Amino acid sequence: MDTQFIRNFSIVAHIDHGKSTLADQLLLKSGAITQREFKEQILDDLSIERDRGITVKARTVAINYTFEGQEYELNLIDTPGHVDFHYEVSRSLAACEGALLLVDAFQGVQAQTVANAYAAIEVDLSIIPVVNKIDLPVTRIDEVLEEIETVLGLEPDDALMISARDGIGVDEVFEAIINRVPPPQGKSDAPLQALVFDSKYDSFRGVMTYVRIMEGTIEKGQRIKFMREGTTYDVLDIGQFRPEMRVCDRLGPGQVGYILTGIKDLGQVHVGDTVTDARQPAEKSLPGYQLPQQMVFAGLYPTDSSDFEKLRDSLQKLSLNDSSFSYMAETSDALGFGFRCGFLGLLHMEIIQQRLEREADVDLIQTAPNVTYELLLRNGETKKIDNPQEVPDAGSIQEFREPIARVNFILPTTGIGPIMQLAADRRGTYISTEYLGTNRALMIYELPLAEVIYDMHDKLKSATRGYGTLDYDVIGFRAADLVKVDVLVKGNRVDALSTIMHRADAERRGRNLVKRLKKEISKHQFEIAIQAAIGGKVIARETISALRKNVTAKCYGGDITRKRKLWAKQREGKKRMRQFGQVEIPQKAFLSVLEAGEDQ
Ligand SMILES: Nc1nc2c(ncn2[C@@H]2O[C@H](COP(=O)(O)OP(=O)(O)OP(=O)(O)O)[C@@H](O)[C@H]2O)c(=O)[nH]1
Repeated sequence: MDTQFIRNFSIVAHIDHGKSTLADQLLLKSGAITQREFKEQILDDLSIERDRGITVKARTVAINYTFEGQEYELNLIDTPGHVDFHYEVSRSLAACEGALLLVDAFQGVQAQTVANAYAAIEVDLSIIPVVNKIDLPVTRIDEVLEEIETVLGLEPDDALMISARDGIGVDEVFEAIINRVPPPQGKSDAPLQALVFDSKYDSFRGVMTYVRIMEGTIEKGQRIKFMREGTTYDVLDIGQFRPEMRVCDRLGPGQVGYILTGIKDLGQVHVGDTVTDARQPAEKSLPGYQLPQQMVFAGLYPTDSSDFEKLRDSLQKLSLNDSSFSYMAETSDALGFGFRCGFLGLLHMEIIQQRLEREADVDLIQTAPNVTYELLLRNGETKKIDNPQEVPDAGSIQEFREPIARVNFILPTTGIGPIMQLAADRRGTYISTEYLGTNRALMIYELPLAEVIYDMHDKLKSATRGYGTLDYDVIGFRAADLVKVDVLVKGNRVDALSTIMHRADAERRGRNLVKRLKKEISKHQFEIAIQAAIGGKVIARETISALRKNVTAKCYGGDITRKRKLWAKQREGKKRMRQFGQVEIPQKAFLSVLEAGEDQ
């Protein structure tokens, strides 16, 4: 295919601004899908995505479109919009020449619109601003155009006005893609250079590698080489997504598709790698991407310890589909055998946990998530820590460092006061405020990542009645006065409840934590002391008094159905309990750590 008739583009947007709807609309208008399929939102085919209405995994699809008598091949690379999946956005963008920047006609420019627009600007893409949902009864189109100009530096006159849902303005979108996105470069007879921008595991076909051909041609039967590892394979099959998989004989410069090589392990295919011809290799590989970094870690333990192997199998299966999370077996005195898992962020963690429970049918106990810390030890060594239990003796630590995030808040001006307060409470460093029109502002802070990921989103939403959005980037590690706080239940340290916090905050959080635990742990036949301690020093204490009465006694013996209900509820509750010494600790208690920042 002649490259001048190919266009490669992405749609980038803040979450819920209508990316998937527009993608489907483009497929519908070009005849790639039917009206019925349009309704089913075919690009979001993971059931979790449907449930949650968010796009998690980037997809790609080739569309044929005839414009002024000429047929074009338009390759659409869909991207997720949530902060946790930033790296997937940058992957997809590197395979394109242009991007549609979609902005909701009422909500306007939001934090992730900014982040995604900057990511596209960084890789020099042609950006087409598109204002979506113009059918809404209330819109702010003029202000939205002004935001596009002032915040993103894009020409508002270039913006298209569309309704992806109702199909208004979609022809203009096609026209703009063809006229404004430059065609790809590259020669079909040059040595092959194909960029690996995604990969997926398929239980029948093995690993499918998604490639964008930069130079040369790739054909079925060709011997190819993955340049990073130097491994070679035969191309067993090659094709495009239209949107279903359709085989073809070759892919030329500028084209996007998948290759099958019989690789069984997703770990062998590195996103950002270059595929070349094994016999006539290219001299250089293409510039790659940064690897996704797991920033949040948590322990996952089967409630029933006999489910350990089942959990291991499921984690392994899941990691075949998602190479951005990691797992390692670990043991805890309190929870037994389980796994320490690394995630890109909290949403990613929730999604993995849900998939495990759904697909593996294993009840899980999860420990409170923590970020990765860096330690400079007195012996000069630096050490990364992703589990509070690994923190050595305070005496051997020279410097304790935590990850710092640069956070952009976009919010109504009424939210400025509350956010300044919140950021101050969370050890934030103020950077700047920029006003967007009269009612909204962009505020930038540097904050410890740990303070951002747990509940900053919720806090921002409540401070701005849902109108504020945030986006963050980890900018490095910084030294802070951090300590490990342990929890003792009836005199025994419960390892899975240890947390790392700032010393200045430790007493308050320690007190809150033991109070929460007191609420979560039910009364036993004996008194239970719950203590928070730094090293050997107790900083907070609560006592759960001994149980006196039988709980069912409340029912006065009369109403048997009520009693049964009560017993059933207790049994259900027991499922997610852990016996620690003589004390039963419910799942929720292990997450209390997260709420320790809140005064009650
Ligand atoms: N009124 C109106 N609603 C729209 C329009 N386009 C999309 N929506 C609705 O907006 C919501 C979000 O649309 P999606 O297409 O799922 O948004 P998205 O940007 O793909 O969201 P993520 O995949 O979660 O990032 C859905 O309820 C859509 O029906 C539009 O043009 N008009």
